[in-house]
Parts: sequence; C-alpha cells; structure tokens
Amino acid sequence: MAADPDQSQLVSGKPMTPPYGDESVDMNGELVRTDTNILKLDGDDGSFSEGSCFSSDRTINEMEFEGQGAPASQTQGLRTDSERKIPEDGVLDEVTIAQGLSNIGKSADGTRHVYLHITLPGFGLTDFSALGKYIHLQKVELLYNKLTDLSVLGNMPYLLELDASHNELTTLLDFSPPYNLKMVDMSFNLITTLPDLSMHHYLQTLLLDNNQITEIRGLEKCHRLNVLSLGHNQIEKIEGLDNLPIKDLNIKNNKISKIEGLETLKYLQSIDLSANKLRSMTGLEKHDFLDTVNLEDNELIDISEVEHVEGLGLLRHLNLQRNPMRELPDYRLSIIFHIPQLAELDHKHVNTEEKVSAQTLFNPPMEVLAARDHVMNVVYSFLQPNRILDSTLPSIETPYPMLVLVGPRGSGKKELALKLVEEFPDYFGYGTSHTTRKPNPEEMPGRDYTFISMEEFEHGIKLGKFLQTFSYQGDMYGLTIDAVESVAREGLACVVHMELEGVLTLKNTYFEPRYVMLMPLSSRTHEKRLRERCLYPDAQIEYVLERASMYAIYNREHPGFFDMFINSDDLTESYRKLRKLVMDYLGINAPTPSISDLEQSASELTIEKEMTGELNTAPPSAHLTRTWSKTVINDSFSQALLNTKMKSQMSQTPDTDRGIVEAESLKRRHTTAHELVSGRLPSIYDQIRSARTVPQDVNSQMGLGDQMGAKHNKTRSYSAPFANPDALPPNSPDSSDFRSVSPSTLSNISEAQDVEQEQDGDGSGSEGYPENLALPAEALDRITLFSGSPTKTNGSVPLAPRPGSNNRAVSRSPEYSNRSSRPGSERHMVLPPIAQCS
Ligand SMILES: Nc1ncnc2c1ncn2[C@@H]1O[C@H](COP(=O)(O)OP(=O)(O)OP(=O)(O)O)[C@@H](O)[C@H]1O
Repeated sequence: MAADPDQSQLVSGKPMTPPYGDESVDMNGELVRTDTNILKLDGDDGSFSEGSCFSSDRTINEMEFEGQGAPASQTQGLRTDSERKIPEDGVLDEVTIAQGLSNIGKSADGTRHVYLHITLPGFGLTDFSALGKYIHLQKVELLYNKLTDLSVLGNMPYLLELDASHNELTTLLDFSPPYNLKMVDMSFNLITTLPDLSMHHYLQTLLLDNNQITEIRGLEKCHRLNVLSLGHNQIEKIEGLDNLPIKDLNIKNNKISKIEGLETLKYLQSIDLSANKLRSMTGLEKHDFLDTVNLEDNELIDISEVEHVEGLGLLRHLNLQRNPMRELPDYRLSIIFHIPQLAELDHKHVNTEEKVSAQTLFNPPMEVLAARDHVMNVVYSFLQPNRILDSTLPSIETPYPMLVLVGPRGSGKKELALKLVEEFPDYFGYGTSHTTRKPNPEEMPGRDYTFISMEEFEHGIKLGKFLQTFSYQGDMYGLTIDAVESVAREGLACVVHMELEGVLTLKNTYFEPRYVMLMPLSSRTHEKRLRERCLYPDAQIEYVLERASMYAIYNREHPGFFDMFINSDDLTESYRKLRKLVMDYLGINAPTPSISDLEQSASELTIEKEMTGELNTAPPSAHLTRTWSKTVINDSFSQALLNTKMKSQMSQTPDTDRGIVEAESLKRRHTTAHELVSGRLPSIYDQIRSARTVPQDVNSQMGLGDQMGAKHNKTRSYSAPFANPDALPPNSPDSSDFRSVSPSTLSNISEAQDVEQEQDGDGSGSEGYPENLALPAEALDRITLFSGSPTKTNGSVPLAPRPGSNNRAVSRSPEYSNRSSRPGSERHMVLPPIAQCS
C-alpha cells in the first residue's frame, strides 16, 4: 500500500523509543542537533506500514540494490530486482517511495510521528519530485540513480543528511538550504565548480570525490566544516580553506604540486594528499594535531623531507608508498628514526625492534661510534705491513706518554697545546692532526693541522694511517699514527687536542694518555671567544655551545673519565694550571725561566761548561727531569744550548721535591748505569744488536727500564726491530703526511720486515745468551756518556747524556739519529695519576 502523501510520514499506535538521542529543538522549532544513527525503533520486525520495505535499523551499506551499476559489495544478501519495484521511466512514484521509507520518529515540531529516512539506491531515478511532499525527512539517500537536479530537496527544511552520490549532477546544493544540513555526499557526479555555500553554514561533512572540480572555493562561511573530501578531481592548488575547522582533509588524486593554503587549519588531524605531484612535505610542519598523513604515490625523492613532519608529536600513521624515496637504502629505518612516534608506516605496523634498530643505525651512542671508528682503523692498519712503532716501545706496562687536551671547539685547547710544546720543547712534541677543513688565516699548515682534501683523508683511512677519526660539522679530523710516531721518535711525549669522540676512540687503542678536559665554564665567555674568531655562523656557535653542555654532562656522568678539568675562561690562568700540572709530572718544581732570559745566559754558560768539560758531568740524577727530552736537537746549535741550559737549571731540583715515581725511577737508573759501567750487564738492546740472539732469561737481564719492563724486553727481543736502523729512510719533517705515500712505499719502511730478514738471514733463530757479551762500541759510548765522562764524537753536537735516550745517536749522523733512539724506553713509565682541580 502506498503511503499517504501528506500523512505518509505519520505513524501512530505503536510504542516507540524516543526517536532522538540527544536531540534538541530550538526556540524556532529548528532541529539543531540529532544523531540519526540512533533513530531506531524498538519494534521487533522493524516495519510499521505496508509501504515500509526496509528494516529500520539497516544502514546504507547493508542495502541491496543489484544491477543499476551498484557495486557488488553493496548488493549482497538483500533483495533482488525481482523483489523490488523499480519505476521503469525513472520517475519516482509512491510505491517506490514506500519501499524506501524507514526510521520513524517525532516530527521536528514534536507533534507527530513521521518517517525520517528514505533510501532509494539504484532505482535508476531521473525524477524524484514525488518526494517533495515528504517534508519531514531528515535523511535522504539517493545514490546510484541518474539524477541531474536536486531542487526538490528545497522542500525539506529538516534535512540533515543527503547522499546523492553516483548520479549525474552538475551543480552542488542548488536548492533552498535546509536549516541544518550537516552531511552531504555528492561524490561521483559531474560537478565542475563549487558554488557559494555560505547558506549551508551547518555543513559538517562535504564529500565531493570523483567530480571534475578544478578550484576550491565557496566554503569560506562553512564554519562547522570538519570533513572535506575532494579526491579525484582536477584541483591544482589548495586554497579557500582559511580558518575552517577541518579535521579530515582528502585531496588525493588531484594535480597538487605544493602543500600550501593549510596554514590556518589548526584542527587538521588527517590529510590525504596521495597521488599528486608533491616533491616536498613542507607545509605540514605546523599541524600539531596531525595523526594521519597519506602521501602515497607522489614524487618525494629526498628522505630529509621528513623533517617537515618529524616534529608532529601526534603523528601515528604515515604512508609514503610509491614514492622514489622508498628505494633508498635503509628507507624504513630512516623514517622510523626521524619519526619514532609512528605506529604505522606504509600500512605496516612499526614495532619496537625497528625503533631500536633505527636508533642504533642512525644515532648510535658515542661509544658505539668510537668502537666502529677504532675497528675500522685497526682493520685497515692490519692490511698494511707490520712495523714496529716507537710509540709502543717503552713496555706494555709503561705506555708511551701522551697528553690529550679535550674540550669543545673554542676552549683554547690548540693554543694551550702549542704553548706547552713551545715552552717545553725538550719534553713535548705536538701531535698534529689531519683535517679536511680549510685553514684559517692565522693557521700554519703543518703546524696547526695537516690540511688535506676529503679524498686524501679517505685514502689515508684506507691505508690504515689513522688512530682515530672524527667527523665534525662536515669536516673530518683525525690523528695519524705517524703524527704520534714523529713525536715519539724524537723521544718526546706527544701532546694532542681533540673532541670527546676522539678520546672515546683513543681509549680503545693501546695508548694510555692522560686526559685533561679544558672548557670555559662561562658560556658567555665561550660564545664571545667563538664570535671573536669571526669564523662561525650563528648556527655553528649554537651547536658548539650545546656540545659544551654535553661535555659538562659527560664529565658528571663519567667520573674519572678525564684525569683533570681546567676551566678555560681565562686562557692565561688555564695555561698556568696546565703548566704547573705538567711541571709536577716532570718533577720540575723550580720556576722555569722564560725563553728570552735563557737564550742569553744559555750560550754563555754552556760554552763555558763545555770548555771546562763540565757539561756532561752532571750526575745521572740530574737527567731525570729530561725523561722526555730529545735525543738529538736538530734545530740549531743555540737551541741545543738553550735546552742544555734549561736542563741544567732544572737538574738543580732537589731530590726531595720529586715524586715517588720519579725518585724510584731515578734509583733504578742509577743502579743500572753503575752495573753497565762496571761491565756486568749489557743492556738487552745492545745484546740484540750485537749478537742478534735472544737471551733465555730475559727477566734476569734488566735493561735501563724497570722490572716491569723486562716482560716487554722479552717480547721485543723476538721482534728485534733495530737490526739495521740506519737503513731506514731519513726522518722527514713531514713524516705524518701520507699524501704522497703509496702503499708500496709504506711497506718499504716496515722495520719489522727488515729485522725478520736479518734474523732469517743468519739462520740462527737462536735462543739463549750470546756467547760474546762484550759491549759494542756504541753501547760503551752511551755508558761513558751516561756515567758522566765528557765525550765528543765526530760531527755531533756534544750533548748532555740523556737517560731516556739511546746515546748511539750522538755518534751517528743527525739525519738518522732520531730513528735510532727508542724514546720512552727508559723514560717516565706513564704520567702519574693527576688530581681533579677546578
Ligand atoms: N683528531 C681529532 N679528533 C677529534 N677531534 C679533533 C681532532 N683534531 C681536532 N679536533 C677537534 O675538532 C674541533 C674543531 O677543530 P677546530 O680546529 O675548528 O677548533 P679549534 O680552534 O682547534 O678548537 P680550540 O679552540 O678548542 O683549540 C676542535 O675541538 C678540535 O680540538
């Protein structure tokens, strides 16, 4: 039975639940809020009139309408065409209307019960003017018809929801606006332009996908618009959305090449810009409520683009499928690293393991980085021929003495290191780092750094030249083994400066330096110092200052990591402290005269002493303070005299001022020297040189070192690297520069190889004591010198004996003399522990 047109929506005589959820009708009788989902009857069968053919609690998705081009998914399990009455001419009639009516509720004025919904999908309707009488309808579903005109809806002032998708409409909402139209779906139509929708100011959801819209406009007054869907249109630019409360925006499959016009969308939670022409994510950064971003099928190449969304704290779902960047190695981990808050990437759940892997891969802790750097350097150096290093010779228990000044850029480390070396040239040499950065105007290549190109640096790494490397703001820094060696070869302790990362690597090596942390405590002073250099842009200065606080934290969290801390707010004062510390190490307690003071008196006094033979008569104890002194001074005669003078002055330090380590060391050397002079005990070194055999019981043959050194001597005797030191190439002043050194050249200087050949050559492979223990002339020279007898050898500078040096050098050409010394072998065992001071 057809419903009565006027009264067709009136239903009575059946008990019903209140039709509205939390609905209300305002003073004018307008329905201002309702939830159509709860407009359901309590009735069991759900049908209230002859004409009602759909259960009241069905939704559109459950509806059946086979044929009519409707998708199969929407036609399952419901009535077939034969059960439905489809108007053949496409004109809606009462019978058809009766089939579509559902949901009974109160009329807007609350006086009657009426049908509130009508659903007529896939009826092939071209004309639905018959519906004009159903003025109480609140929800109209006319999808999958052939409608071109919706003006009939102008009769329905209470209309809340309209689904007119999949029709042939060319205009949007061109009917008298209902009071509260909230939801409109007009997707899959033929709409080309958006009209002014300011009359539809209650609109909350507007779905216009799959039309032919080219421009977004007319929405300015839709102040309640939360959901806007414009997918599959022809839009080239995002515009006309200013200040709208849109939470869910879909503009997929358009022609958008730039994310713009979204700045004022403060409530945006989800955006779909898939299948556009985007190359950048810029424009998304300020949308703090974004939870879902779909950028699938765009032209995003650069992975760094994620920086525009990584700050979105609520972002959980990101889709970047079908973008070129997905081909990049470690793409997924990289994205997860940048946006760890993601729960889903490319429709795949992000798990905890991936988050951890991403961190380890892209932001490993400094210790991990240092370990990697160390492993890399070790592996590459293993690929090179073996050679014995001067810096490893003293003994296992008495490592080569090194002083490392650690701190952030601008802490003044380099300045202080160079000053220290300048003041104590007899003790310290500067370990020049290599860097790929360009020299500053006041820097001297070779002195401040060895400046090389990135290619050269990389080549150096592959040649196994580096002890450690460090990447800092795009530049590489690294300390080569040769840089340390060139200092060690001169019998000097090595002073280097570096950042914390360098120290972490160095701590993995066999070196056991003392680490002095230098840092300005006042960040203002630090900043001022950096600015005064006029070298760094603001961002770099900020970075350095940030790192400075990292140092402070590291120092606090790793007590004992640094041996000492010196505040470098005032570099003069810092140097005073550093100098005192060093002098304490060395046992130099008497005030050291300035260089200029010394220059004058040094020559006079030394010449005088030389004449009287006094120069070499100082007791062995006097030379203790020269533990790290040079074997041979090549620079100039005056420098040699100056050094001698300094030593002479220093030697006046009373024994009582020496530390325990110094005193013990002195005692040992004294005893050893006496034994040597009396011919009782040749040094292990000389035994090896003269007989090229290995003593059986090395431990019983103490050389110039201490008991602890015996173990090392034993080791050393088997490698015997000194068989032919004169065959070594001259010590180039630029020996740490590997640029011109080919791997084959490097292999030529393998001391270990020379020695092996020599040992094999005589076929002795012998063990046990040499038959002839007579001391060679060189050893005698040394002993003579060491015992205090004045000696002058041909062509060599007459020098005071150095307990720490091999005095053979005196009788050899200066060219090779540095190489023949074994610095540190009889020198300070290691820098003694130092106290923390401010
Ligand atoms: N081999 C290295 N390993 C690690 N860090 C290094 C190395 N060589 C130099 N550095 C450090 O790299 C940083 C940058 O070097 P740069 O030469 O620009 O600064 P700087 O002027 O020497 O610093 P400062 O004023 O503290 O002496 C400095 O902190 C420096 O100590």
